[in-house]
Amino acid sequence: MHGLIQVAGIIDQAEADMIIEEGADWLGFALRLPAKNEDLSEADAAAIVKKIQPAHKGVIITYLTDADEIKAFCAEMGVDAIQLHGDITPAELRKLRGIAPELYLLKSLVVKTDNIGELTGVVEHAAEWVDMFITDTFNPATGAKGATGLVHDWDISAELARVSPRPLMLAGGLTPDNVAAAIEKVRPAAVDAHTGLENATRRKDRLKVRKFVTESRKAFAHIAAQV
Ligand SMILES: O=C(O)c1ccccc1N[C@@H]1O[C@H](COP(=O)(O)O)[C@@H](O)[C@H]1O
Repeated sequence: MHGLIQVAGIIDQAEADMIIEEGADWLGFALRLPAKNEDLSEADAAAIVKKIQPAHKGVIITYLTDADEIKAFCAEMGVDAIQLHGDITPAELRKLRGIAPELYLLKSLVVKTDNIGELTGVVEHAAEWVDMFITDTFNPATGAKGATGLVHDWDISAELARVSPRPLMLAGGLTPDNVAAAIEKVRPAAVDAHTGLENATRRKDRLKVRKFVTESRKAFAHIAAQV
């Protein structure tokens, strides 16, 4: 899997349709968050997921950490991919892999200024049980671990991409204007953006999504040509 583009924080069917039309691959639905600030209901998300064609994927983004609960939630939502943004343990990931081997598991690595050692440890202990890692940015001012709109030190993500036996998705403050530089620097397998694609009314902007997809595809092709 290389050159994959995810857009997160889907709000409704019209937004999902527009993002697919503009060429993104996966759609991320943020649900069961600690702050209970979801952008849409679980029923609405499930209805959108149901209409996604097989070339694309609906991914649930959540802070759930209990394997049984995650499996049940994915079945309820009709998804076969989940992005685990909370502090799920390697033991629980192992259990989840055992009880739901068909699920595609993305595990977040939330980048701070001083936690590269901790994150390489997570990669080492969790890699056996996940399909992909996703680096995202910690916001020390709010404690938020996702949808912060903030970039982090891309050297850290580049190092994690280098040492990880699993593909890495890069996220955190990506926009149509910085995504090409980010891909060149980090050399990830995938990219993901949320707030950097929104307009002033917090809706995804078609032209921003279009440019994000075009710039990402160009940069992925460029790094693939270098190997
Ligand atoms: O998308 C969300 O609403 C969300 C909520 C809670 C945790 C993670 C979330 N999404 C992830 O946030 C980053 C990108 O955000 P941004 O581009 O910096 O705004 C990405 O991992 C999303 O999948």
